[in-house]
Parts: sequence; C-alpha cells; structure tokens
Amino acid sequence: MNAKPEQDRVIIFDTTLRDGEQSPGATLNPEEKLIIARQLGVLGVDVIEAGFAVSSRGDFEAVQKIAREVGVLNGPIICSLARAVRKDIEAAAEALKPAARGRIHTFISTSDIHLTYQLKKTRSEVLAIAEEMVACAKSFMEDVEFSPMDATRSEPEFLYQVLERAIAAGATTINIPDTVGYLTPKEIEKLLQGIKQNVPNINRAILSIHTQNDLGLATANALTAIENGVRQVECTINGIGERAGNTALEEIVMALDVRKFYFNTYFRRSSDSQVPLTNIKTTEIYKTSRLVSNCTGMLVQPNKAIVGANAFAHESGIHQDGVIKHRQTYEIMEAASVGLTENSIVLGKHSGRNAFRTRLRELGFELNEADLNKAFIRFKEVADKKKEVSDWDIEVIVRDETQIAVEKGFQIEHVQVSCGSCACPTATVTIVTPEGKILTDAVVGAGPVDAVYKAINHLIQIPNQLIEFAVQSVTEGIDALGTVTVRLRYQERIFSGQASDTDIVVAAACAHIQAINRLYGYLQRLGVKVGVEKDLTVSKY
Ligand SMILES: CC(=O)SCCNC(=O)CCNC(=O)[C@H](O)C(C)(C)COP(=O)(O)OP(=O)(O)OC[C@H]1O[C@@H](n2cnc3c(N)ncnc32)[C@H](O)[C@@H]1OP(=O)(O)O
Ligand SMILES: CC(C)C(=O)C(=O)O
Ligand SMILES: [Mg+2]
Repeated sequence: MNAKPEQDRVIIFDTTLRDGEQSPGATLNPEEKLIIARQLGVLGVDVIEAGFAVSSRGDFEAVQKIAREVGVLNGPIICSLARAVRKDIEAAAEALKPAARGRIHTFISTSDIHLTYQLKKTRSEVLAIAEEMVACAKSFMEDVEFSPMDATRSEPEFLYQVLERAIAAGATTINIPDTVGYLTPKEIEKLLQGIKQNVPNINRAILSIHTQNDLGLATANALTAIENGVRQVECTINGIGERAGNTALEEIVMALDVRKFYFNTYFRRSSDSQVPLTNIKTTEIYKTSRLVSNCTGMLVQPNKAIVGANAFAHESGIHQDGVIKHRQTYEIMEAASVGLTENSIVLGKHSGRNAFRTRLRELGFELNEADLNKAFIRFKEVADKKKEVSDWDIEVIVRDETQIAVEKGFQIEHVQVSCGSCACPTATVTIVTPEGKILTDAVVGAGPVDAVYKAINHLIQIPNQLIEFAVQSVTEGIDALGTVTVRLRYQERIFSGQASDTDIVVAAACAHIQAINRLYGYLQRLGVKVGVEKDLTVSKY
C-alpha cells in the first residue's frame, strides 16, 4: 500500500546531517549529530536524514542514536541514505530500528554519463536494480524514498521508466535530484511537467526535489519545483552540502512564509489563507543556524539570506531613515520571526545568576545546574573584559562551556606571546596531553598566531597542514569576542575547530587544539600512533 500524497503543505526534509556533512571539513561525530538532530526536532522539520548508515561505524551509531532519541512518537521521521545495494539497505534498516517512524532513502544514477563511467552498467541493469532495491527496502519498512541520481542530466524517457518501476516496487517518495546543480528554473518546470505527464503512477508517491547550488540556483529551482507540484523539499541549514551546497532550509521556509499569499495559489487553499505552508517554527531558525555553524566550523557569510550577520542590518542613511520612520520601508520580515531577540535587560559585570538564566531561557537554552554554573563563571570573566555581554556572546559562552560534542584530547593550559614592531613574535605554550602529561615549548614564528601554532604542532607532533584560518568579530566594539575558525588537512581529510575569546590569540590556540583533537580522535579510531610521547621539552610548573 502506498502512502497518500500530502498536498496541502511542503514537507521539509532536512539533510544537514547527510548531504550537509558532505561539505569538506564539516565532519560531525555522533554526539554532535545528536545535538543538531535534537534542535532540528525543535525546529519542526518533518524528516531528518541522519546519515548514511553503511558508510562508517560512527555514522551507523549516529543514525541509531538519533532514531532512538529524536525519532520518538510524534517526532520527525528519521531517514538513512543507502545506495541501491543490499548491504547498504540492511545497514540503514538496522540503524533505523529504534525510530517510531523510519525511512530508507535509496538511490541509483540514471544519467548515461554516470552509467557509463561510474556504475559501468547498462540502462536495463539499472532499471532492474532500482526496482529490486526499492522492493528490498520496502521489505524492511513502509516508508521508502527513491532518488534517480543525476536525474536532471538523464534522458527523460529512461527517467520516466525508472520512476514508474520504483513506485510500482513501493517507493512512497520520489525525489528528483539536480545532483550537479545544472538546471535553470524553467528547465526544472519542464522536467517536472514531463514526469507528471509520463509516469502513470506518479500520483501514488510524494514528489520531492533536491537541488544543489553549483550555479547559485538551488533555492530558485526548489521554489519553482513547489509551483509545479513538488511537496517535499530537501534542504540543509545554512545551505551547507556537497561542493557549493544545497538549497538552504531557511530560504525555502521564509520564502514560503513571507510570500505565503503568492505560494498559496499553488496549493488547495484560498490565496489569502494564513495557514503556514510548512511545519517549521521559524523563531528557531537563527539558533539552529548558529548551532550548525558552530558544530561544523562552516562560517555563515555575513550577507547570507535570513541568517547572515547583515541580513537585518541597515547601513546606509536613507535606509536607516526609512526604517526608523516605518520598518517595512526596507524590511520584508521581522528579525524576531527568525528568532533574533531584542535586548531589554543589558547583561554586564554586575548582572547576577537570575538575569543570566532568564536571558538564557529567552534564547532557548535550558541548562542543567552544573552547566549553568560553568557558563556563569565564563560569563563573569567575559563581562569583566567587556562593557556589555550580548546575545551572541552568550551563545558562544554556552557553546564553549556546555558542548560535550568535541573530541576529548589535548588541552591548552597556558598561552603567552610576546610580539610588537621591534620584537620577534615568540609563543610559549603549555598543553596537557590526554594522558595528563604537561608539555611546554617556546617557539618563534612569523607572527603571534604562527608562533602559537608552531609551538602546539611541535608539542603534539601530529602532522597537519593549516588550510584555512578565519577570525570573525562576534560582536561589535574593540572589546568584542573574536571567533577563530581553523581547518587542517591531514592526507585527504579536513578537520575544523572553532573557539572564541576576547583575546584572538587565545581563541586561535583553542580553535587549533580543537581541530587537532578531532584529527587525533580520527587517528585513534584508525589505530594510528601519534608522536606526542617523543622526546620533548617537558616541564611541570
Ligand atoms: C550525490 C550524493 O551525495 S551521493 C552520496 C555521497 N556520499 C558518500 O559517498 C558518503 C559516504 N560514502 C562512503 O562512505 C563510501 O563511498 C561507501 C561506504 C558508500 C562505499 O565505499 P567503497 O565500497 O569503498 O566504494 P567507493 O566509494 O570507492 O566507490 C563507490 C562504489 O559504489 C558504486 N555506487 C555509487 N553509487 C551507487 C548507487 N547509488 N547504487 C549502487 N552502487 C553505487 C560505485 O559505482 C562504486 O562501485 P565500484 O567500487 O564497484 O566501482
Ligand atoms: C543522494 C542524492 C539525493 C544527492 O544527494 C544528490 O543527488 O545530490
Ligand atoms: Mg546532494
């Protein structure tokens, strides 16, 4: 029995934890994935693609944990990706067992370029595999999604045949991926009309779209797809994903919200209906965006629609004049609608626990007593250095003090640099190894951060190449918290770290050690011995 397609709203299928995690360097451990999945649940997504269960032990564990803890009754559907390969489908089914509602998403390419060069299979072989593997997934669960990879470069007649067979074999959702981000909106429209006219059983499945952003058209293409009968959109927070990323959840959701009257006409409802077109709690968008950025180390560009730092900022006099006179002269949505708060109580060095806890609650953080105490101590330290502690500062403090997500490993005990126009930048760094050894080294570098990184690398002796270093001022003013993001390369893999402090050299050291710890955890899982135990300057102070 196929599911009855839902026609009156858009199903939000979040793939931050699968396609989003395919962004180079955005690798998440199971604990981090669980933290994000919980927030996606609060945000109200309909489906969480939690990972690709067969791809690694860690991803299997992540899908299973999310299925157990987030995939509860009335919670989101939890999904795992699987190639059209029996062992992938079995792994997905096993990992999804604890979910109240699970979904297997299986896929196989349909374009000739993929068939010839990647799969090395004929069209008739792919047709048979698609049918057989959808049926295999169906033998484990009712909810099965099928994607013809590279659909948008496939020969339409062959695509129609594959889709018809997949639906006949039990696919309840048919997803059309623009895998390489190639089509324009008009072409998306033509493709979808062709599918609706030429796949006789298409009405038995929910039609879905998955758009990549290689030409910057992902959101335009997904919205066009909605106008053409698509009722599920696959998207990611902040638009992260393979290469240039996927369509951003926040863009789709806010377009459907802000332009509701326009989009209503494509649904079975009156054009002035106020009923939301998605189930998303839009006021959770901003917090989710920050969480994903913090966990993945993928910075959000300031001019990013909806969640960028400038998205609600007005710089020029004419715009400021207009907004002061009447907000809607230059704003099409309220900052509060995506969860940006306006401060009424100013938090600073004289604030107490109650004000701090109240603000945390307003920002959506419910901390246990121990975490609250840790965060409060850090808050006081920051408040001693800054006039005013903003919401962004608080968010960073909560992240730094309460996230257990980052791999445990080396810790920075002490960082000191001496530099200046007449001095050789020199860093003295003390670290504590995972075994509790205290190691100190002093190194000269091209600049203070370079000296710190050289000292850390010399102490830890895990080969790595720094490929990205970015400093962002989290808040305004000379006393702002600075966030440093680093990316390290080790062989083919990239590891990221992020940390904040009013001293950017300290933030840089902490971000570097966080990335190193992720690399260290990875090497440990592979059983690779690292060189920290070698002969070094070891001192106790
Ligand atoms: C467009 C997308 O986003 S697709 C999802 C991409 N995501 C990922 O690849 C992340 C997870 N991937 C992985 O961990 C690994 O690639 C694994 C575990 C899936 C497979 O690893 P390996 O067995 O070592 O294969 P490898 O990655 O080298 O090559 C992929 C193989 O799968 C085949 N393949 C690719 N897609 C499919 C598919 N949808 N169905 C069946 N087979 C497929 C390829 O033809 C190739 O087969 P071959 O080894 O016989 O030539
Ligand atoms: C696995 C599929 C849906 C995908 O991510 C793509 O084709 O881009
Ligand atoms: Mg994709």
